[in-house]
Amino acid sequence: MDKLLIRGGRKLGGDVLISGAKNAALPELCAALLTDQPVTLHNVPRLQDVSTMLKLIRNMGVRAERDEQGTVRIDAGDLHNPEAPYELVKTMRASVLALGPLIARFGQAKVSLPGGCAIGSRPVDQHIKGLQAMGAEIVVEHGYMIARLPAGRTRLKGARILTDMVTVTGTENFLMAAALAEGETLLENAAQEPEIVDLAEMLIRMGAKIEGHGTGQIRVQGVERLHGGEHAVVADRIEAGTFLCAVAAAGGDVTLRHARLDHLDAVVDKLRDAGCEIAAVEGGVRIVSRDATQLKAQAFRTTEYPGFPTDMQAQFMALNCVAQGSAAVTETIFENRFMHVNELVRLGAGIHVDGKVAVVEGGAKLSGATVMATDLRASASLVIAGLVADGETLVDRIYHLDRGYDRMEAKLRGLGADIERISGTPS
Ligand SMILES: CC(=O)N[C@H]1[C@@H](OP(=O)(O)OP(=O)(O)OC[C@H]2O[C@@H](n3ccc(=O)[nH]c3=O)[C@H](O)[C@@H]2O)O[C@H](CO)[C@@H](O)[C@@H]1O
Ligand SMILES: C=C(OP(=O)(O)O)C(=O)O
Repeated sequence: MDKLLIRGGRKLGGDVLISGAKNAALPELCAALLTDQPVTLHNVPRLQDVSTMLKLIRNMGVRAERDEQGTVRIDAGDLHNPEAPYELVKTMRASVLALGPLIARFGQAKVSLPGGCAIGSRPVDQHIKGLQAMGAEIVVEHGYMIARLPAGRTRLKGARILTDMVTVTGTENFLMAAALAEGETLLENAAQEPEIVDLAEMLIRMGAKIEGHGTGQIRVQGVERLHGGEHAVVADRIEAGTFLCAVAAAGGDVTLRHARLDHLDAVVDKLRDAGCEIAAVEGGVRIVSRDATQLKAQAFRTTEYPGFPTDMQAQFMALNCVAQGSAAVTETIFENRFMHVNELVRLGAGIHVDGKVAVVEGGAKLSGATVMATDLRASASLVIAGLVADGETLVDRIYHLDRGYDRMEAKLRGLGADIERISGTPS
């Protein structure tokens, strides 16, 4: 298992290129299953999750090639095995995104239930309920969702879908399914994340008829077939937010190339309130921060977009640990997303958790230690803490980090951080 060794105390400076978003690239790779024509995706990040998704679709009989520039060419013309097996699904929840496209194009799908993960139980009941409303018959047997259309039907039918909560991948599954359904689908309580908008724009390029993406109500007029197309994955707002928190904590002056300030409002507002200077510059976003001891810890509450993203909670918490003052961090999306707290405490942070609220007593002098990554964003928070901690921090189990960050240590090294990957035996 690889580890990251960080020697803290360096300020960061220079330019860093923000990659395409994991949470847009994954549904967009699945959207390519909706057509028998070639689809080209540019700006696809180099991540373990993307490799897993490519493996998953190749296993279905899809041709998918990735080049060094981040372009992936997908041809699902010969897809003959509409199935997502457990061995591939277990490492990546986003595999559930294969369900909507497969049932929409082939009238059948067999997708393993993703199961729980470190941050919560993460059920998929809403996905199943919504696709059933569109006419799919879905049974759960032996750990698989087995979906088919009733005898005599060749297409899903449009429906009004009102989910019990806002669900990002749920909305994406419905969007993709509705694109090929017969008639109109109305998605109420739809997720509004930039990744949903990016997926909708890709589908529209492929011939889908979609309105209202980016709002809570999306209307889709189904079409009989979609054609191939070309699309560039939107910049990763969570990777950008992670670098913003890293610079805020370590201090420095960094420009994030390709980052979109308009996708980061909630995080940027808090960073500005903390005392950082952040501005849109040509082709990106610039942050200037003296160092965390000059900043004020910020209270926040995670909510759906455009609120403060749960995927930024751990990284901002690391910053709060070394900023001045105390701040309450409330996690409302996932029931178990404070796994980083104990590891931050091992580095010297003062944090007390009570249910959904973690109260951070700022002003900690962190000192390096060996810590364990427990999930993707927890790993990033430990890297940020390591950048400001005194001495050496060794972050273990970084396969979590590799799932969703594109060469993070190389990017940080390019900004002047003292960080290296120590390769271990395969996990
Ligand atoms: C690949 C991807 O895009 N992942 C993102 C997506 O995950 P994902 O789409 O899995 O998260 P959801 O938006 O669906 O989850 C929101 C909440 O709804 C619950 N829920 C969801 C669906 C369902 O059928 N039943 C149910 O109870 C979940 O357990 C959670 O408490 O959005 C999350 C919330 O912004 C992010 O943290 C993830 O990075
Ligand atoms: C929770 C996350 O991703 P996933 O839904 O892929 O587990 C994340 O990106 O922080």
